[in-house]
Formats: sequence, C-alpha cells, structure tokens
Amino acid sequence: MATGRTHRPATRSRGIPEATVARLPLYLRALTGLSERSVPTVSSEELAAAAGVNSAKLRKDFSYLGSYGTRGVGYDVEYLVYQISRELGLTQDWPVVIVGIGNLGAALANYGGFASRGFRVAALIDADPAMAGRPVAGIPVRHSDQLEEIVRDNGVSIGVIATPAGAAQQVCDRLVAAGITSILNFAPTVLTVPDGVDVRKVDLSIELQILAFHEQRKAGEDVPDVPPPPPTTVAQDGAAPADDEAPAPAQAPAADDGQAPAARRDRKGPDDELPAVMPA
Ligand SMILES: NC(=O)c1ccc[n+]([C@@H]2O[C@H](COP(=O)([O-])OP(=O)(O)OC[C@H]3O[C@@H](n4cnc5c(N)ncnc54)[C@H](O)[C@@H]3O)[C@@H](O)[C@H]2O)c1
Repeated sequence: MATGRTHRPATRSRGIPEATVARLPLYLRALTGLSERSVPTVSSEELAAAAGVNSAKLRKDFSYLGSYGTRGVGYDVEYLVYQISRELGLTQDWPVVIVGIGNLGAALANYGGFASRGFRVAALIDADPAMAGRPVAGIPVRHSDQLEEIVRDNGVSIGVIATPAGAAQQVCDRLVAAGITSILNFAPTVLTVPDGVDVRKVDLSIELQILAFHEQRKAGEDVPDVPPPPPTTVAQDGAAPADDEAPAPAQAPAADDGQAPAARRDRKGPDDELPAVMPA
C-alpha cells in the first residue's frame, strides 16, 4: 500500500520525466491562448514567458516530445497543441465522477473547464438521500449506494473526492474497488491507495499558508542570512520537526529552472511533490 501521492516512477515508460509531465499543462494553457488568438508560431522564449518557465527547460521538455521547432520561426502553435494534448491523453474522452456534492462538489460540477479539456462529468454522487435526483449543473445527483454501478456502467477511471475528510478514505476505497485508478482529492486528508492508483491532491489552504509565509517576510522582517536553529517547539501537526527538516535558507542557491528560488520551493507540496492546482 502506498499513501496519497502520484504513484508513478520519476521517469515514465515512454521516457518523459514526471517534472516535464507536470509542466505540459502549463505549456498547453499558454498555447491554447495563442491558438485562440490565431497566432501561428511562437518562439521558445515567448512561450516560456507565457507559461512561466525557463526557456532552456522548455526546449528540453519539448525535446522529449520530439518537437524541436524551426530556427528563426519557432514552434508551430497548432501542432504543439495537438502534440501535448495527445501526450497528456486529452485527445480522448475521460468520464469523471465527482463524489460529495456540497459547496465544492457543486462548484466543480459547474466548472466549464473540465468539459473543454475532455473531462466529461459522467455522474455526481452524494450520500445525502435528500440530494438524490436533484440536478446540479444540469446533472441529477445519484445516491452513493449506486457508486460501484455508476463507475462500472460509465467506464469511469477518474474520481474526484469532495467529501468531508472523515469520509474520504472510505469513498476512495469504494472508488478503487469499483475500478477507478486515478483520484483527484480535495479533502484535507492523506489517502491510502494500492499500487497502480494515482492520487493528486488539491489544497488551497496550503497554498494560502505559503503565501502568508512570504507576506510575513515582505512585511519587513529582517531575516538573517543564516537562520538560527529551530526552536524546540511542536510542529503544527503536533509532531516534533524531523532532524532533516532544516529551515529554508534566506538566500537559496539559484534554481536550475530559472524561477526565483522561493517560487520554486513553493511549488512543492508537503510530501515533496508538485501540488495539483486547478487551472484558472
Ligand atoms: N482542497 C481545497 O482547496 C478545498 C477547498 C474547499 C473545501 N475543501 C474540502 O472539500 C470537502 C468538501 O467541502 P464542502 O465545503 O463542499 O463541504 P459540504 O459539507 O458542503 O459538502 C460535502 C458533501 O459531501 C457529502 N458526503 C459526505 N459523506 C459522503 C460519502 N461518504 N459519500 C458521498 N458523499 C458524502 C455530503 O452529503 C455533502 O453534500 C471538505 O473536505 C473540505 O475540507 C477543499
């Protein structure tokens, strides 16, 4: 058994590193914007700036796709949209179920960005009998008693969990037993899943806490170059800090992806993976 992270090797079987995979949606979003404005070609520098990454890293990423651009012309926008979409598996339809249709689940159901990216909401599921049959975003909510049947009948492989944290593991177990192999978890809890099941988690409060950390620094605290040793207080989660959890240095060495060091640190989640944050 493994816990709530993306259970993939660092390098996928087709030789594309996981970090590159995590940047492909950023390129795709920037390229889609260019495509909508009928821009035919784009240089690596322009595209890198639009995607918020370093241009050398972008060229390296695209080399994994076999896309090298044309000197003096750049990359063909439409072809790159196709190539990245294909690589991400977006050229096929992905039926998705959302479990937990409260405030968040209903907002997700109403989010138009799923369908436009090929993620069709096949069903909305909730445990509250009073919600059964009630339409949300035009889709009638189904009772969770039918979860297994819904997953099977719709050939669903991606489940979104938007239940309270206390229900999330049980919902996850049922989704996995029903055949789901990818889970997007919004509940603030770490899920345990068998090998072969991918879990991505979204936690906006963690992002806000990281922003609060930087706001505090911007507020003019005089942070020394070499911070003092951590005080012997108890960490927020109640656990004493581990020996290897040294505080981030005030001046981190230059990032190899060309981003500001703080920005690069911030993109790591608490379990050292890139947090999955919904595209705006
Ligand atoms: N990740 C984020 O950034 C983020 C942001 C907001 C909320 N959340 C989390 O999302 C979850 C939902 O938040 P909310 O405000 O929509 O809560 P909510 O109380 O409005 O909705 C929860 C829904 O889940 C249903 N539910 C409970 N147990 C269930 C089960 N076993 N099977 C199916 N449905 C079940 C309830 O009937 C309810 O409709 C919470 O865990 C919350 O902490 C995460």
